[in-house]
Amino acid sequence: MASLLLFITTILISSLFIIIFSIANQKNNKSKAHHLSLPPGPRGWPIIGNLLQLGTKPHETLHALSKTYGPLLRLRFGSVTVVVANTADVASQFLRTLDANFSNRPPNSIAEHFAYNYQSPAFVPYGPRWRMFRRLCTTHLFSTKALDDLRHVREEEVALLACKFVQTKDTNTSVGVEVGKEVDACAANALTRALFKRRVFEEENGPDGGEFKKALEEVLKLSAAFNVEDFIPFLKALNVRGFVTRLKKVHHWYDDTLTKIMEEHKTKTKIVSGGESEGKDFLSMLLGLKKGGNGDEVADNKLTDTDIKALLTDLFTGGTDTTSSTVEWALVELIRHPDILTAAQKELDSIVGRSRLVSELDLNNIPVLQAIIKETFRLHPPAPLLIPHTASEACEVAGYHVPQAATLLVNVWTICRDPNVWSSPLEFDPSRFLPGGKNAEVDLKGSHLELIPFGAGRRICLGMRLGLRMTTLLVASLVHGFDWALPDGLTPETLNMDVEFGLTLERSVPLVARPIPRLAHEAYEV
Ligand code: HEM
Repeated sequence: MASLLLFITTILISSLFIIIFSIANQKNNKSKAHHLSLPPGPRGWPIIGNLLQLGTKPHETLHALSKTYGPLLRLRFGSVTVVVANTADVASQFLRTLDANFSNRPPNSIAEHFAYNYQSPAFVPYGPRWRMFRRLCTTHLFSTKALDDLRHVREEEVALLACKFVQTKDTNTSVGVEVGKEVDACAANALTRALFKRRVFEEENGPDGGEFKKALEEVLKLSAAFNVEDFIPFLKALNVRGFVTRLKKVHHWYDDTLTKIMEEHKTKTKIVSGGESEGKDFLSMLLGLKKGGNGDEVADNKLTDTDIKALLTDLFTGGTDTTSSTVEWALVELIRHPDILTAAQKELDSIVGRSRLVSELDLNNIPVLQAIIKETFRLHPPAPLLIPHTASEACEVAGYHVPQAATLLVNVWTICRDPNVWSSPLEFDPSRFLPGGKNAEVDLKGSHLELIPFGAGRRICLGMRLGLRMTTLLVASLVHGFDWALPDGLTPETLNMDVEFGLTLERSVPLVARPIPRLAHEAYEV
C-alpha cells in the first residue's frame, strides 16, 4: 500500500513539474520571440502593403522573392503580416515543431460566404468539430476498406473514359480530346458516385453536368488569387468588385443542389439503425449518423444538415480539379518525354498485358509509373502554396519573430525546386525516385518535407489516399491504354507550358491530344 502511495505521489509531483516547466518554457519562448526581428521582406505600400506586387502568378513572384530574401520571407497584405516558408527545413518548423500553433486558417471570404461560415472541414477551427469531420471521412470514405469497396466505381468510370476516347478516334482524327476536361468529369463522377451515388457530369450537356461544371468553375475563379477584400476590410464592406455577391450566389447554388440531393436521399434510402442503410454510400451513412445511435459520441445527434452540406461541398471542390490537373500535367510531361512514356508502357504491359485495362490491383509494383507520379507532383504541385494557415500565438521560427495572427504560406513550388535538394530541379526526371536514385526514399505522404503536394501535419489533405489512388489509376490507364499524338502543327517542343494560378495550378492552354488505342479491341468494352 505504502509503495503504491509513493508511486502515485511521484507521478503527481513529476506531472506538476512537467506542467510548470512547459508553461515557463512557453512564456520564455514568447518573450524571447518579442525581442527578435521579423523575417526579411520587401517594403510594401501604405494600406495595401505588398498585395499589388503579387501579380497574377503569386507562386512565381514568391519564388523570385525567395532568391533575394531566403528561407523565411515576410510580406504585408493590407494589415496582415504574411510569412512564407521557402525551404523544407523551415516548412518542417511550421508544420511539425509548431504544427499545433499553425493548425487554424486565417479569416477569408471563401470560408465565410462559400464554406458555410467556416463550418467545412478545410476551414473549421482546429478542435472537436474538425476532428469529427476527419474521423468520419477517414473511417467511412478513405480507410483502406472503404476505398477497396469502391474500387469498382473508380475503375468503371475510368473504363467509360477510355471507351469514350476510343470512340472519338473515329470522329475527330485530326484534333483530339481536351484531356483535362474529360478527366475532370471522370474524377467528379467517380467521387459523387461514392458520395451519393450520382454521376454529376452525366453527359456533356446533360441536366446536371452543365450546372455542376459552371458552379465549380465559378468557385475556382473566385478562389483564383489573394482577394484584396480579405486584407482591406473597407473594400469588403463596399463590395466594389461584387466579389462577395458572386460568392454568395455560387454558395446558394451548391446549397440548393445539395439540399435537393439530401432530400431525395432521405426519401429514397431507408435508414436503418446504427447508421447503416440500404443504399450504401457516404451520404446515407451521414444521414444515418444524424439520426443517432451509431455510438459515435461526437457525431451522434450533433451532425446537422449544414455540417453534411459543408462536408460534401469541400469534398467535391477539393477532390476533382486537384486530381485532373495532375493527370493532365503528367500526360503533358510524358508527351514531351517519349522515352519515359515508352518505359511506363513497357512496365504496364508486363504486368497488365494488352487485353484489358489497368486495375487498381495492378498498381502496387509499378516503380516507373509511381516515379512519374511523384515527379509530376514535384514539378506541378496543384496547390503551390497549400491552403493558408495562421499563427494562433506569436512564436520564433528560424531565429525570427512570427507575430500572432500572421498568415503562413508554405511555398511548395519553391521547396520542390530547391537546388540544394533536387539535382537539375527544373528537369522532368522521374528516375530520381527510382531505386538507387538520389531521392528514392522520398514519398508523397507528408513525412518528407521536400515533397509535400498534399501538405503535412494536422491539416494535411483529408482526401490524400483517394487522390493518390485516383491520380495513379488515371495516369496508368491513359498511358497503358493509348499512345498520344498532338494535333497538326503542334510538337512536344512547342507545347505551351504556362500556368494559371487558382484554387489549383491549371494549364493556361488546356492539353488537346489524340488518343490512339494500343490494346486489343475488347479491352475497351464496358
Ligand atoms: C491530387 C489530389 C490532391 C491534392 C494534390 C490535394 C492537396 C491538398 C492540399 C495541399 C491541402 C491543404 C493542406 C494544408 O492546408 O496544409 C488539401 C486539403 C484538403 N483536401 Fe486535398 N488534395 C487532393 C485531393 C483531395 C481529395 C480527393 C479530397 C476529397 C475528396 C480532398 C479534400 C481535402 C480537404 C477536405 C482538405 C482540407 C483539410 C483540412 O483543412 O483539415 N483533397 N488538399
